[in-house]
Amino acid sequence: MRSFMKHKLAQLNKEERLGQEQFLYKALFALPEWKKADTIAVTISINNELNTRPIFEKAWEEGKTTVAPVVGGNPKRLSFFKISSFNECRESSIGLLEPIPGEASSVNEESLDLIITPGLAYNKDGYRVGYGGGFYDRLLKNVETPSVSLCFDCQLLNDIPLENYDIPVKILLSGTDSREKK
Ligand SMILES: Nc1nc2c(c(=O)[nH]1)N(C=O)[C@@H](CNc1ccc(C(=O)N[C@@H](CCC(=O)O)C(=O)O)cc1)CN2
Ligand SMILES: Nc1ncnc2c1ncn2[C@@H]1O[C@H](COP(=O)(O)OP(=O)(O)OP(=O)(O)O)[C@@H](O)[C@H]1O
Repeated sequence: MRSFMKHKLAQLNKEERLGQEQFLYKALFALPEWKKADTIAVTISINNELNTRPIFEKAWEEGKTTVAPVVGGNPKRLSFFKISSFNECRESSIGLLEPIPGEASSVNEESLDLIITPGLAYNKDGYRVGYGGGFYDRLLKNVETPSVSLCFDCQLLNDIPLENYDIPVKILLSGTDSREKK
């Protein structure tokens, strides 16, 4: 399913992608959970992921603090570091963009007010198939923080494999809504 979905994301045409992204950003910025949040966790998108740069930029404009994850440790887990510009990031050994720990300060999980959760496939209840690290399932299990995912309509499926440790996101915004409301 992961490779199928990566392939589908690669095929999304540019206009369709940009249209859905614009809709999803607007929906995100209108959420009470966004408005209330001072500190927001966001991944820095790569390849065919939904472009998260406008989310960082809006947060900076609104004076919010943004933190991005770094994968590290043994066993591997996510740590979050404050960034106020993309210059504070570098490409990791596996090709992710991550804050440079020496330049950015770390923030503990309890300080997050909103967790924007990445994923490859979703069902309408907010259950996700992620990239297989299990990082977000473990993070969401530990905190009460609201979680939100933004997904293109092709990522919303009727049937996804569920495991008993899977934690759904609180709010799932999908590009499909943008079609219905147009
Ligand atoms: N842009 C972006 N950043 C992100 C995520 C994401 O989905 N998108 N993540 C979403 O969760 C986290 C990283 N997720 C990861 C998920 C799996 C593996 C993993 O399986 N790594 C293998 C090696 C893989 C390889 O060599 O390509 C390993 O470490 O053994 C690593 C990171 C945090 N940063
Ligand atoms: N709460 C947990 N405690 C321990 N291990 C967990 C937990 N949640 C998930 N895992 C482990 O993480 C691995 C990956 O899980 P899964 O395939 O559901 O990842 P994912 O949902 O794609 O990743 P992510 O949550 O990072 O987006 C599995 O081997 C699973 O056993």
